[in-house]
Amino acid sequence: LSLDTVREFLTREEDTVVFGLIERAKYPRNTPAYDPGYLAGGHGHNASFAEMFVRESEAVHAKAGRYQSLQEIPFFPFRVPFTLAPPYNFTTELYSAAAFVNVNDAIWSTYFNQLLPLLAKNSDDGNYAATVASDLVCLQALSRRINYGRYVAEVKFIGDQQNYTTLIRNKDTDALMKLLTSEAQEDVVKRRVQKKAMVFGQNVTLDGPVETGNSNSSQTSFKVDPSLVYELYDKWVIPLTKQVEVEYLLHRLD
Ligand SMILES: C=C(O[C@@H]1C=C(C(=O)O)C=C[C@H]1O)C(=O)O
Repeated sequence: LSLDTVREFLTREEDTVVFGLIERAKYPRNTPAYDPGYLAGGHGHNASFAEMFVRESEAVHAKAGRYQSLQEIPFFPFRVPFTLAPPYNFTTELYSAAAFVNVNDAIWSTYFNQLLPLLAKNSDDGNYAATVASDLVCLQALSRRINYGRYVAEVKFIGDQQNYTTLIRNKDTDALMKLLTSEAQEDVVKRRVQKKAMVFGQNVTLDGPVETGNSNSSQTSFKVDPSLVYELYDKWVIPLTKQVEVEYLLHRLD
């Protein structure tokens, strides 16, 4: 684990996030899928169709051993044993007392309450299962990316143990936030995801050149607004990643 490999992981994960958003944008809002009143009876609590779908899907993934890897943290914790495959002996790069720090609750509410209304057209075509299946892919990608802040924090801690140790002992979250922040790197990330939304989200035809998405071609329309992807990273993805980093560090000496 090094700063380079950590940055490579985050860069590759951007592709998954952007493709996920493009797929979700294929479907309209389909609000009944998110309305707890839509499923009458259910499981004795007011879960939405989306929540039920994610819960049931994660149970299958848990059974298949997906969460044996610390890179993945489910939204709904399970005691489901994984029985579909033999165990794999993953190496643990994280400090064990901090390994399960995550902000999945914040990712969940941000995704459904803030992002979806900006991403999907406000209509209903009844394709609820396909729609929430694409939500699941987005949630998993965002969760993997954001909760990877644990690995980022581990690398930064190892690289500057003396300074981090002092701040952790003092529980100085503001100073920790400052020390782990690289504004130049954040700027690179935000501009790159915006560009990825342009490259991945253009319409590809056999006639004419590949559309470049530069501002003087007013014809160009993208499947997901590139500036929305910039905003997503600026307002939510990067701040939540840094929140994970700080919370991980606060437990790094436990
Ligand atoms: C990931 C890093 O750490 C921090 C978090 C970033 C992010 O979430 O993309 C970017 C820069 C840093 O503020 C890094 O330095 O590469």
